Amino acid sequence: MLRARRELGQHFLVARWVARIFAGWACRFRRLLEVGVGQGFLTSTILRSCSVEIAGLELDLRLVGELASISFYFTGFMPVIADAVEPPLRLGGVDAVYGSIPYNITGPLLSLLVVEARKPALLLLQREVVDRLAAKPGTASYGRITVLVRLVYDVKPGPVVPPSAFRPRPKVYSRIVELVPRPDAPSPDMLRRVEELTKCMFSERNKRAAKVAAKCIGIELSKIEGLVGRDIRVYQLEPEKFIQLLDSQNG
Ligand SMILES: C[S@@+](CC[C@H](N)C(=O)[O-])C[C@H]1O[C@@H](n2cnc3c(N)ncnc32)[C@H](O)[C@@H]1O
Repeated sequence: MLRARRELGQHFLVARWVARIFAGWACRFRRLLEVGVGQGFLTSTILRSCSVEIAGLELDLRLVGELASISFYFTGFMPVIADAVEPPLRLGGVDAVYGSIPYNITGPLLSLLVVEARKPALLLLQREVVDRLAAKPGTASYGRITVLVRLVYDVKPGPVVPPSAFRPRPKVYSRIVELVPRPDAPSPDMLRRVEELTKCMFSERNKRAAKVAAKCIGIELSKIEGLVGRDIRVYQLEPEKFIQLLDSQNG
């Protein structure tokens, strides 16, 4: 058994019910990208369940042998030893993305999905991160990542996965989340602008939104108050309001 490397977030799944959920979802597509194949627990369950093509990214060179043996048994599997987020993943030709991903790349991966890829995705993330993605405006979990992801995706939280589903066991609970692309998602350029604006505004998340927005985008306070109201706080703004704020720069 391979010694797990903590810095690579190596907690390998052993719970079959989790793999079955991924297979049920993955079999709706033809070409998939897996982030962090590990020892191939999800990969081989999916490939046994249906005929799909999977490009599997894995960073740990020690796993080359395991990946090669999966591709020996399943011709639809193409392993790639590469960093999923550096350089950014190429997603041309892929219908959907999935993975039980190392928690330390969650932020960069979500940002890539939102700005560049916009593909359907099924991810196993830290439970608190899923709570944040699904949070309502005005709650403690609502933040930048909620706004960015929800402008592009409908977020569907799935089952909670306990530490006992992994070897070695992580200290935290995980949760499956499905991301369904929205047909009305703003353009990648607009998303980059929202990334900048939310970075500026959420640094003062409890302050009056109009005042913070006026400072961040350099527009008259009275004009912005008409758009967001006088007393509403940054963390109470609906995701769409950030687009409206940027649009107001042009008008
Ligand atoms: C949580 S484990 C999951 C492994 C496997 N999918 C499973 O379910 O058992 C995450 C995997 O991602 C790999 N990994 C870590 N950082 C990565 C990166 N930047 N790019 C690609 N893979 C990475 C780790 O080596 C590890 O095998």
